[in-house]
This record gives sequence, C-alpha cells and structure tokens, in this order.
Amino acid sequence: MKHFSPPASSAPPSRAWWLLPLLALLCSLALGWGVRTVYLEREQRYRHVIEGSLAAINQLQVGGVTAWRQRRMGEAASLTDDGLLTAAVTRWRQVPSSANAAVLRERLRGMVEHLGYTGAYLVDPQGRLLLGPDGPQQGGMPAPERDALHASLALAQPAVTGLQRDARFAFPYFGLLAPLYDGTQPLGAVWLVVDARATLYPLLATWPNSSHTAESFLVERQGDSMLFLSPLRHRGDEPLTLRMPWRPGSGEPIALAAGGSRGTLYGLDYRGEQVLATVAAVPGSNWLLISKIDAAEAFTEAQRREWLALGLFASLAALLLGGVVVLWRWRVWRRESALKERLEHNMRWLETAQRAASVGYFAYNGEQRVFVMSAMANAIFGLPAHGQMALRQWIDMLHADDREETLRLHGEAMAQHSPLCAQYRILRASDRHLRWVEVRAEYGDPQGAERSRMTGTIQDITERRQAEEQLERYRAALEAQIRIDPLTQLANRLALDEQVAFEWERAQRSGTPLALLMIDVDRFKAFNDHYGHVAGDRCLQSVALALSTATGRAGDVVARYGGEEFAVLLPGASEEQAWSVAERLREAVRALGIDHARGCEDCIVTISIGAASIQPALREMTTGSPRTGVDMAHALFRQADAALYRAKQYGRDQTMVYGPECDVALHDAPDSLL
Ligand SMILES: Nc1nc2c(ncn2[C@@H]2O[C@H](COP(=O)(O)OP(=O)(O)OP(=O)(O)O)[C@@H](O)[C@H]2O)c(=O)[nH]1
Repeated sequence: MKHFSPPASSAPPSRAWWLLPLLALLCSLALGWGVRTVYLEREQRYRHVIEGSLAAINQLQVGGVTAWRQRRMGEAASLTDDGLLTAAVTRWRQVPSSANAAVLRERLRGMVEHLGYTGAYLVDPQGRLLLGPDGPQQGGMPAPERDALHASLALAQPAVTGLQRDARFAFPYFGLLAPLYDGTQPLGAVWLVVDARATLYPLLATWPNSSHTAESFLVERQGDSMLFLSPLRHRGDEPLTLRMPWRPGSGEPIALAAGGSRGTLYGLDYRGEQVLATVAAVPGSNWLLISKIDAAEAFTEAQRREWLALGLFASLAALLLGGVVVLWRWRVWRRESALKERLEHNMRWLETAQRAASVGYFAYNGEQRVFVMSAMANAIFGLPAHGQMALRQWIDMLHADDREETLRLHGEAMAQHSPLCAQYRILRASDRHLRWVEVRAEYGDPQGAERSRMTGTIQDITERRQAEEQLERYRAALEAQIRIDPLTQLANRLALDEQVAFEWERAQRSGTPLALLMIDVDRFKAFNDHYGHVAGDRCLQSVALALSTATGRAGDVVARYGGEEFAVLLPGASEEQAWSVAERLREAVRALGIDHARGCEDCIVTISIGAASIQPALREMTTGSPRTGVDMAHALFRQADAALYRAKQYGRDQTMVYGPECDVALHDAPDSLL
C-alpha cells in the first residue's frame, strides 16, 4: 500500500511581514534623504544670510571709515581756504608778537578742542614746527609728513600721511596737512594729528551682535607684507606693529585680499582658525577693511539648531510612522483575534456537529505515517481525544475480513488520485468492540501541491449498518412471502408463473421437455356447501400437503393456482412421465380419505388432473418459429387446462393428457360441464 502525507502543519508566513522591514527601511531612507535635503537647503540659505550680514557690516564700517576720512580731508581743505587764518599767520610771521601768536594759538586750540584733533601745529614750508596750541614748538616733522607737506604745497590741496607711529606720540595717529598761502607765496601748513584710537578704531568696533569672534580691522599691503593698521581682538600687538608676510597661495583671506580679492572669502585667519571674511577697500586710501567671524561660531550653532529642529521633525515623523505601523498592527491583531474567535466558535460548532453525526475528520501524514485526527475521529477509534494514530495501529484495528480490501481501496485511490469512499469494520481500541466505519477522503490538494496527503472524514455507521441488515432481512422475508400462498403454504400463482418462465428458458437451452399438471378438487362447491368453508379450507390444506408430499422430486414445483385449483410444474417430464406423476398425486389425494358426502361414488374427496408436456425443439419445428417464454407458458397452461376440462368431462377423479381432441372437446363442451 502506498502512503499519503497530511497537509503542512503551519501556514506559510505572511508576505506583509517580509515587506514591513523593507518598507520601514525605505521610509527611513526617504525621511533621511528629505531631512538632509531640507538641511542643506536651509544651511545654504542660512550661509547666505550670514554672508550677507557680514558684508553689510563690512560695508557699514567701510562707509564709516570713508566718511571719517572725508570729513577730516574736508576740515583740512577748509583750513586752506580760511582767509582769516591765512591773514593771522601772515601777520604773526611778519610781526611775531605774543598777541599775534595768541590769536594763532587760539585757533589751533580750537581745532583740538572742537574738531577732535589730538594735535594741531603750524609748520613752515620746510617742515619745521613753529607753533602749537600751547606755544612755540621746536623741531621738525617726521619724514612722511615732510614729504606730504611738499606734495601738499605743490598741489595746493590737503594731504594725508595715513596711519603711522612716531616717537613724538604714544599712539597711532592719522596726519593731515592743510597748506597755507599768502597769495601765491606758501606760508607753511597746519599739521593736524588725529589719535586713531579715539576716532578711527571705534568705527571698526561697531558690531551689531554679541559675537565672540567677530572683528573688523584695517590692513595695508606694503610690498610683500601686510601691515595691520588697527588693533586685533585676539592678539595684544599694538596697531601698526604687527606685520605678516604676504603668502599669495596660502588661501588666507588677508592674502587673498592683498592679491585683489574682494567680497566674501573663506580661509584661515591670523590665528589659524577657519573664518568667514568680507573684504572691501576704503575709497581714497590703500586701506583694506576686513570683517570676519569664525566659521565655527557663525555656522555651528546654527547647524546645531537646524539639526535639532530637523531631528525633532524627523523624530515626529518617525513617531508618526511608528504610530501608523502600530495602528496597522493593532488592526491586523484585532482582525486576527476576531477571526480566531470566529474560528474557535465554528470549531465548537463543528465538534458539536461531529458528535451529533458521529463524524470526525482526519489528515494523514504519509511521511510520518501518522493520522492527525479530530476529537470525534479519535472517539470513533476509541483513542484519547487529542492523540494521534500510527499507520500500524490503524491496520491492526482493521477487521481481519476487511483488511485486505480496505488497504486495496486506499492504494487504488492513492495511485489514481481519486476520491476514496470505503466502509469497513474495526475493532475499537478502547473496548475491542466491532464497529462499522465509513471513510470519505481525498488525496492531495486542489493545487496539487501535496499530492500524497490525505484528508477526509470518518463516520461510525454501526447502527446504520445494523438497521440496513435488519431491513434486508425483512425485505428478503417479504419477498418470499409474496410468492407463498398463505392458506396452503405452497407457491402461489406469481411464483408459479416466474418458475414456468424460468424453466422454459432452461428447457430451451437443454432441449428437455417441460410438463404441467393442472389439478382441480372435484365438486368442491358442494363440499363447501355441505361442510362449510372452514372445513373447505382444511380440505384444501390437506390436499396441498398430499400433493407436495407425493411430488417429491427436486425441481418440481407444487403451487396453488387459485381457489380449489392446484398446479404442478415438472421440468424434464414427458407426457408419459407427467401422466405417471399425476396418477400418483390423484391416488395420494384419494388416500387422504376426506369425506365428501356429496362427492363421487366413494364419498371421498378426489381430484381431476389435466397434464401437458411441451418439448421446445419439437414445438419450434411444428410451428416454424421460436416462441417466447411467455407464449410457451400460455400454451402449456392452455393445454393442461384443456386436458383438465376433458378429465372433468369424462367423469372426474381421473387424469387426462393433452391431445388435439381436447381442444375440440373444449370448444364443443356445454357450459354445464365446466
Ligand atoms: N373453503 C374454500 N372454498 C373455496 C376456496 N376457493 C374456492 N373455493 C370454493 O370452491 C368451489 C369451486 O366450485 P366449482 O368451481 O363450481 O367447482 P366444483 O364444485 O368443485 O365442481 P367441479 O370442479 O366441476 O367438480 C366454490 O364453491 C368456491 O367457493 C377456498 O380457499 N376455501
């Protein structure tokens, strides 16, 4: 016997669970990409804002310095054009009295006190100091001032000496020279000295926020070096003392600025820190104003804030995504729970229905050779409710008479993959009682994935089988009953007709004759009239017993044809043999000696017999065509009947064998004889 395997015990994993991590990964990647893109965009925008702010501050400061310079130049120019000053200087040079000197000193003091100059001196055309606010001055101007004086006098316009240091002053200063003329004759000049610390440097300290690293400073390229003109926030060097070599390829903003770059620059500053810088030239000078801020301060904090905001957004998005996933899982869980509950409910129904119908179900695992069965199926086999049944155990339980056939049916169904429907007996494991079971099963599954598995139902049909067997017994008894005459217990006319047809078929095959005796009790009406019907019935029973006893031979059929008429079918009997049997029967009835006061001369019950015998071959020869069983039965009955009539006609209590003369007699017979 081939074996069959059960369905897989576990369902294939849901695809959704494989897709979920992939989906989450894709969402995370998309989210990360989105966050990064947003960050880069915002960072770019923020960078522009910072760069713009720094440029604005730089421009503001350049504007301030430029205005400061122009105001100083304007003041110097107004001194050159001041006629009163020129007249006072001329007067003092012609008459150097203290009164004339006082006027000039007063003007110089006014410049210091009201215009914010640190020093204001009158110098001669050779650059010698003549007079200051405090009185006459000795010595000459520094060389740069002297050069500027000569240029100024030559051009007849104010000149600046730029920022510089001199031993005369303890501070970096900005020098201006306002040339004075008496007509076309140079009188000298007013040398104005501005303390850069008090007037210029504060302009560079204008910074709108509380940055720790932002600063602006002035530099000037001098040959291959850069001179820092203003103080630095992160170095203690005095202005105009720090000088750095110009390194064109260094990428330092200061080097780039010296090379001509303007606007926004990135690079390392004098401390070696990465900075964002804006460079602009101060108009009318060699000065470059550099505003810078550490990149770390400018962007790191912003970056941190951006990352924080985006991180918050990403966290919220992740939280939302997580929430959606949790919600989805919760819905799935709820749906599964509802399905599980419904399944359990249906399983309970199924169990109840199984119990009510004595039907269980099972799955057979061909590889493990084990039946996995429902509680009801186990109960049918008399096994524990949740146990399994091994193949060997099942075979042992099969009834010995059914085992071979059952295994054959299973094997056939397995080989042909056809549905199995089998009924067989088992010896129940729990009590060794004989039980009938019906198994309906199918092999494989509809997709054909597991062709060797078997699943099906099993039903205990013992009671049904018993009822069916009982019914069969009843049916057989009834079948027999309808062919038996209730009064005499002989075969009735139905049974006789069937037997005649059957024997005729056999006679045709074997070529042997078939004889029929028709028997009638003589003057039975008179018997009834005289003795009553009950006695008549008893008489008929006695005659029947006598006939069946006297007939004797196996295969002969004695029947009650109807009323007081009997018939005896004698297969294989010729006319002579039929006559002989008839006579024996007649004698047997006579031997009964049943009184019949109104009967024959002996006053006992007698019978008349008509006998006929037909041989199929002869019959067909004479008629020329084969006859059917029904036709021949009719012919046999008719002949025997005709012979019986003839026996009655000739006085009763005798046997007549059919001959052609019987037909004549029958036709011609008066009704009174019948
Ligand atoms: N007691 C009894 N009488 C029956 C039964 N069947 C038929 N009979 C009677 O049998 C009688 C038959 O009478 P008939 O057919 O006239 O013939 P007969 O009186 O026997 O006269 P012959 O046949 O000419 O000798 C009738 O009176 C029927 O009532 C039966 O089952 N029991």
